Amino acid sequence: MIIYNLWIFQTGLMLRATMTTKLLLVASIVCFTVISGKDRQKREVIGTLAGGGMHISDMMAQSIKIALKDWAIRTELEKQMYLSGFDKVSKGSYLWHRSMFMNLKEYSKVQVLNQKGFINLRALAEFEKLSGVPIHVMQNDFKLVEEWQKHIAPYCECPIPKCNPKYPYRTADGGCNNFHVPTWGQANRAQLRWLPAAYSDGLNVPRIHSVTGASLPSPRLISNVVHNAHMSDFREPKQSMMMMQFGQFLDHDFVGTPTNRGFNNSQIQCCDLDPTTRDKRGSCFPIPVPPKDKRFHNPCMNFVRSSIAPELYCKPAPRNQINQQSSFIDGSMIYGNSMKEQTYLRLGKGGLLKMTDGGFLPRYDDGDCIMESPGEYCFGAGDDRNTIVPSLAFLHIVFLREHNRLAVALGKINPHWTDEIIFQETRKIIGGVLQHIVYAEWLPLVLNKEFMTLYGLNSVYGKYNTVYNEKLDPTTANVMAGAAFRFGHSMIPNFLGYGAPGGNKIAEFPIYKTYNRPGVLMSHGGKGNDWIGEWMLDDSHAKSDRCVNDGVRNYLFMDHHGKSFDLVAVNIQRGRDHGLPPYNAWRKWCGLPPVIHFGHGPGGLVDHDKESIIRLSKSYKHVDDIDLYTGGLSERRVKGGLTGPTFQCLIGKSFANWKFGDRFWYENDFKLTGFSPRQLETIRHHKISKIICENTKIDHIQPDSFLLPSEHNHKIPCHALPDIDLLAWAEPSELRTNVFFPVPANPVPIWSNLGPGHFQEAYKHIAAY
Ligand code: HEM
Ligand SMILES: [Ca+2]
Repeated sequence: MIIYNLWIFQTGLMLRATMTTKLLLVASIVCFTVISGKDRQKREVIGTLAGGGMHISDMMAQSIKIALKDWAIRTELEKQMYLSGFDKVSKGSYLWHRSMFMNLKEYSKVQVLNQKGFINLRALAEFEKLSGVPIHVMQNDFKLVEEWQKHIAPYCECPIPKCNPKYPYRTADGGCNNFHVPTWGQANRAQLRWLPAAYSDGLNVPRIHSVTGASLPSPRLISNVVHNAHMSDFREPKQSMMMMQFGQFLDHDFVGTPTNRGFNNSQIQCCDLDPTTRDKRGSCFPIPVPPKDKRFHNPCMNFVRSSIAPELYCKPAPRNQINQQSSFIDGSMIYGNSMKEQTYLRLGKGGLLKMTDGGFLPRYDDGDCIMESPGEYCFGAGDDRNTIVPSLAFLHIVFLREHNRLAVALGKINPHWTDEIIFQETRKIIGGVLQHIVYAEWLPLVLNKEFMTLYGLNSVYGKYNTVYNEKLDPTTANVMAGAAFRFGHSMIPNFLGYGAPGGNKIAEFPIYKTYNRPGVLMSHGGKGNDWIGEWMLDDSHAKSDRCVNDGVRNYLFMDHHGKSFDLVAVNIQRGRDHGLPPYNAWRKWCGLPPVIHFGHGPGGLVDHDKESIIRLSKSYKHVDDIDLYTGGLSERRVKGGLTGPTFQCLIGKSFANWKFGDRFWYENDFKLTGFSPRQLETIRHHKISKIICENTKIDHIQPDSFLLPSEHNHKIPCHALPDIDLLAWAEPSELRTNVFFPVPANPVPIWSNLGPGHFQEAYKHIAAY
């Protein structure tokens, strides 16, 4: 190890040394005892370069030139594809829905990031070829990194926010939460890697080969063999559909990963393309469908790779994906992730959000929805996925109404407050309430008691719980978004329904007939929304296990031609697209024993049952090939939890980071940004059940709405639940204008204006840290 590090150091030095010293260093390298043949080879390459090849700085410049040229070629190809009409899909088709799935209001930012991400990656690949220095070696050589940063800066920097330490609220995009690294957790940044990425070329190309050298199995094949629910409809005996639905609502708070678009923001089609063009497009990674598949007859399922971002401070790194949401649990799916989105969603008076007369989300004409009757329209919210299923839109609607209910009341209590103050104070309360619901009501049903305690995730009552750790990076981890938290897909039912008070079902409809249909909620004079709510409270969600129901595994986004996707196959392919290391690597990371063979005894798949082991061994040639999504989802559940130990570890770590790494964590005793003891106490008693009650016509509810009604959780009249005590926010007259004297918000960086200055500043910053 010591020898290796020394070599890295010498490499760095040598690349910058004068000719004479270079020769000396080459000599010293030649005298080294080598640790492996591979390393010897690398050293010789460097030696040759140093002895008379191209200067390192020229190599870098040359690599960037090639990358820029390649970007131009690729843009031209995309333009040709667009003009030829090849990519054109009809509105409402399954392909259209998938491409519309992610947030597009700030698409120009994604384009900027993706372009820079491409140039960085392409240049790195070229540099690797020219210099023979592999990326992992380069990353560990601080001088090489520094040199690289200097060259690549103009093509990678993105504005770093300047923070105002006196600003009392969260910024719109989550930036400036951490004063040392203001981009931590900020929207439109690269996701976080806890383990180095696993790409087959070390940089960009997804894992496609087994460790045996054969091809990896097709994700659709794995989906059929391991995750097929065989139309069985096992239910979770104690938990309600609200539990599943809140999970998706929550994930749209901490992650939104955009996928690539073609020229002029068009869709990208990867099937029916000749392989050369497909490879040249760079965004295509279609899923092969095995022959004789019972559902899909086209041998190719479309799959477009996620958009990418350069790493912070231009660090050389393999391909990494973008998060369009702020990582924090801060209600960004309600309020949006930028000032632009917020402005769009706000009414501009009384601190209110835009809402229709019927209490629905505002109209958004560029949204992804299917209108079936006159008077329907697509919904706009802080996250564009809001209507993917009506049960998700129900929660968006309920929280929108709750915001406005609180804003109206706060305006009455503090009539001197401006629109801005009412809005920000209400947003702050909703953020605190959400965090409390997540950590006190939802998460304890996902993770077991021991784990909650071990990771410090339990909520505290009666006092502050100041836990902020400024050294902790709360950025959403790629592995959480790309695999672990998708465990929730196994809780999705085949049917959604309308319920009536008393637990009776009014109607049931296949989930695939509800995708993107706002009409399900707006129908029957708006009663559809309440009926969906009643049903969610009274029906159980699908069992959390290795199986995923056909409603999403075979019929995701099914259109009127009967065409659809397989969500499980997409999840597995997404893991490979994102370079997620396979299952075994994560087991080791979590401190769990790695799997050495397909047996169930020691060294085997000790956290799987026999049936799962058989299915895994039928799909994969080697245990080191197992994709994380498949290996994790098929684990036996831990006692008292909804997932196996590997997902529990990854989910638990994520929620710990969002708690301890959030300066605005609702329990922190921080004068400027926190709550008063009285405010904190009332937030801790504001349950999801009360929020549902106050914002629908539902008048009886079980207090724990993520659980089914039962002897210990029987329905009670809504008025029996305590309401939030907004008088805790009444501002004593002597404090008026002092406490809420409008402090200017953090300046919002301008994205179109990317000058070299940003990088210098960022670099100084990290050096100081
Ligand atoms: C209610 C029905 C649901 C549907 C129809 C649905 C559908 C989808 C789709 C189409 C994707 C994008 C897949 C890709 O292209 O990579 C996705 C991503 C995801 N889903 Fe779901 N989902 C549902 C519920 C849930 C639930 C209950 C959870 C968790 C408890 C969940 C967690 C996630 C996560 C974490 C992602 C990644 C998001 C991102 O990176 O932006 N989903 N889902
Ligand atoms: Ca967020």
